[in-house]
Amino acid sequence: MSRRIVVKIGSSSLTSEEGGLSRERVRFFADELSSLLKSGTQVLLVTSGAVAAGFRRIGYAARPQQVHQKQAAAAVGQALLMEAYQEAFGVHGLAVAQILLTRPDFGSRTRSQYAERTIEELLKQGVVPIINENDTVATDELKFSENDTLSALVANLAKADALYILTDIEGLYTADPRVDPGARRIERIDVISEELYRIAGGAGSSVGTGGMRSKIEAARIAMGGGVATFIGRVSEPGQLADAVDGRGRGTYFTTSLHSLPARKKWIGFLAVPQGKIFVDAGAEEALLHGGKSLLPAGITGAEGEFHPGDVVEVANAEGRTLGRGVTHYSAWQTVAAAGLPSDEATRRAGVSRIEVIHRDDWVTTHVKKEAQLHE
Ligand SMILES: Nc1ncnc2c1ncn2[C@@H]1O[C@H](COP(=O)(O)OP(=O)(O)O)[C@@H](O)[C@H]1O
Ligand SMILES: N[C@@H](CCC(=O)OP(=O)(O)O)C(=O)O
Repeated sequence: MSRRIVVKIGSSSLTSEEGGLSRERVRFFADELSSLLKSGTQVLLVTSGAVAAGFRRIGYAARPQQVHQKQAAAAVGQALLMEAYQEAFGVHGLAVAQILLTRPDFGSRTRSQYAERTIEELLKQGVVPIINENDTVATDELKFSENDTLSALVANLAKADALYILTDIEGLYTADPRVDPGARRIERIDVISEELYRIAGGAGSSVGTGGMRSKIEAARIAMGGGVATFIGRVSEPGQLADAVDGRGRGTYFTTSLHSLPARKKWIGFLAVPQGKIFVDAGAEEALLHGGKSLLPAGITGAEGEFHPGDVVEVANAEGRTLGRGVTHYSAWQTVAAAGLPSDEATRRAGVSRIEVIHRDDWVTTHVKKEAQLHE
């Protein structure tokens, strides 16, 4: 079977000095991706650049800051962005397709299945799927606000072998190199830890939005679904092939996980959680290390408006997220049963099942405090 990869190109890699879309950069990436395609690799492209491509055409002097202006600029720019890709891939005899997605599209099983099927068909026909956020309808809560998370969800959805997040810096450094000139590059990461989020700063350029933090979050989501991830820079011909061959200028995130079954992937990464359940230390141990179900006795509280069948997040006393699961209790039933022994809990909540979250419906997403870094 041929290798399938997702390549994400950030705004910082696609813009000229003045902040507009650089057609030359678009051509460069189309050339790099076409070489991979010709060697038999299946490629999905997640690209930013709509705002960059559109803000001048709409009449703004500089990249806008207000959300509705960004949305308007993206609406103008998305067509221009696609036109640029169409032309650049056309030189190689390749057709492109536009796919616009928002967060809830992944949370809905029907919508994500349609997206998955469309992508499969496009790849089968040798078309390059080009994906961006649907900025017009992406309100704050529904927004990725950067395309890093979007690319990780796409990689999970399309069951990709690897995700390549291309940016303006050669990977993750021990500190933000803009602030600390002594920062060293981390070559390989096997486990995402809280420490990584600490050393990662925000966006480096005026056009990028996520910075390193959102790229690490993307790596965590992709790795959780069994997708190896690379974060780094590709600026010269041949460097994308080098990155795919493991010789890239950047940081490699490895994963020993195999692709999760579709349902677990949905629970762990694709669904939008409808609330949060807080648990005590005993329940934390049972969920993380005991392979057990979550029972009312270990619950200390809940927030949000959730119903049986919804995905909820589970957090410990410090508020750290441990994982996600499908709840069999509604929010009020969870609160009514919290801390009680089984008989009394089911009676108070008016339910017959004792498990609030069954272990088969549980996915651990807990992030360790520290892990080894390979510099
Ligand atoms: N620890 C770190 N290592 C590397 N880069 C970092 C780190 N912390 C913050 N950054 C910044 O993240 C930037 C890349 O993110 P961003 O500007 O959002 O790019 P993109 O548009 O490609 O998504 C880099 O230019 C860099 O300045
Ligand atoms: N979706 C928008 C913004 C996305 C964005 O800036 O993302 P990123 O370059 O990943 O920080 C666009 O295409 O301009």
